[in-house]
Amino acid sequence: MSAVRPGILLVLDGWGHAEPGEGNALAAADTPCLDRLRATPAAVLAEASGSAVGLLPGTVGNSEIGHIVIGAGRPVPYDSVLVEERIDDGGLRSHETLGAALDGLAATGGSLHLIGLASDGMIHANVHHLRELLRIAALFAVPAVRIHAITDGRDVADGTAAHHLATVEEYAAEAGVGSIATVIGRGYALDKSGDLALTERAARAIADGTGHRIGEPEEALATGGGGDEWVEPGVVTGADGQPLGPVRDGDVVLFTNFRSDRIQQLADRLYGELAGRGVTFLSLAQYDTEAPIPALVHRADAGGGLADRLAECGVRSVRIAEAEKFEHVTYYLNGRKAGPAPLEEHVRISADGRTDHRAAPEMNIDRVTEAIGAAARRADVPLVVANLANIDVVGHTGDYAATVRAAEHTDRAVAALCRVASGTGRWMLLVGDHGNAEKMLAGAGGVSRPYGGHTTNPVPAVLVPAPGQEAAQPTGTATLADIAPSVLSLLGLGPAPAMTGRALW
Ligand SMILES: O=C(O)[C@@H](CO)OP(=O)(O)O
Ligand SMILES: [Mn+2]
Ligand SMILES: [Mn+2]
Repeated sequence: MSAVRPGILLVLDGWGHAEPGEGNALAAADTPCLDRLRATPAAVLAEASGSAVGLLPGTVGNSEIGHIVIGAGRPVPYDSVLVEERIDDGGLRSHETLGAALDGLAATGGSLHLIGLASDGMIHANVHHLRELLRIAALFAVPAVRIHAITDGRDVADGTAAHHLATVEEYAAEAGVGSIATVIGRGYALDKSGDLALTERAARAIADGTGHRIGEPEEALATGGGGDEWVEPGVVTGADGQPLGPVRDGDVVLFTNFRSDRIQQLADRLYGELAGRGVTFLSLAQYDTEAPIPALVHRADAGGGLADRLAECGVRSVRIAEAEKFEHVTYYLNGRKAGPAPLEEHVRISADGRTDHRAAPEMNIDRVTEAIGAAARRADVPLVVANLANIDVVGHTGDYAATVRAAEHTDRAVAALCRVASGTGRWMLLVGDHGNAEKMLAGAGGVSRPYGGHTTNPVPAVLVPAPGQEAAQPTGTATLADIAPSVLSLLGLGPAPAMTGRALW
């Protein structure tokens, strides 16, 4: 252990690279420390999207796959890709559990309820998967399919929900089955902060049709004063004036998101109420719910990475992030293994109740920075891993000025952490997990709109050497898969056998 050279791995969430220009909040921000670090020869750009990390080519990066790959040291086929493969090879159509559930509906006259994010943002869901599920429902002659459409405005530009609802309706018409029964903003349906009152609003609309009544799905959008994300749960009524889609005993509920973290609160809530009434639950991909919901597509193994190697070498690490990004530096970074590994400590900086990130772009960065400092000062902790959430979380609001301020707060924190690293004899490796704030405008048809989503841009990665340490200049193309081998090498350890990335410094 004495040979281990201590360090800090700092993920700047949503820190992407693009040339300065309109809508680049990171280039516009006054960030003297980050600018200086990025100008050193130890700075490099790393691929963080598409096939470099295990996504389909051209797909924007996201926090889940970003942190998984940072930890695994290799690209990991992401759930969205595995779903696509099962669509392409016919595995979904011939899936036994799905087939049995749909045959059951054909026999009883029950309904299939498809619940998921209705956009092509490719972070939590892809509306094209819904198209395939509608086609399968038609093949099985399911009598009724009720679509519970969750509006986005976060993974895709705000104001596009009408377009996505129209796409869903087009897919239903093409399949000859399916009607939108509820329209619910993701702020309600995909809460992951533990605010059960929000989940309750979504669950009531889906389960028993309680909510604001509408004749056509698009009417729900008029309530979105807070944008597509906050569309009030709207319940579509049929010709008889009754809600189209309450869940009845014996129905089948299928969740269509492929990413678990934001749908699982709702999935657990609905299961708790409805499973006892003979409702069958299924999910397109594997979820981390408490409820035992069978998945149609299983996850790839993401183990054998940094956490396993640290445990094997007896290296203690402390993981620190604020609530929004806590599972990123723990669960995802550890290859989706729950609970701390041996010799691992987790510090979760709780949210302080301020939910408008535009008004408080500093979030809890001072408390996160203090916690990193406290861990770094401990001689028994060779590795501190932390995430600074601001650039991504504030970037998602689509508010350019607030995101510039988020980058400036991040710069201030990084400057403080450089002093901590040098004062404690540590190296510090900074990396983004995917792009976001370097692109705050997106154009379609010659019109630019505020854009708060992720990007396909590469991310900066830079080593701040420990006092007296030489930082080599990386060569060749870098990807997020190179981060775990680099961290291990900086600690003075070799890579894990499953890693395909290489040490950059
Ligand atoms: O907030 C989220 O759930 C996604 C965007 O939908 O962002 P991230 O991948 O950074 O967690
Ligand atoms: Mn992220
Ligand atoms: Mn994000």
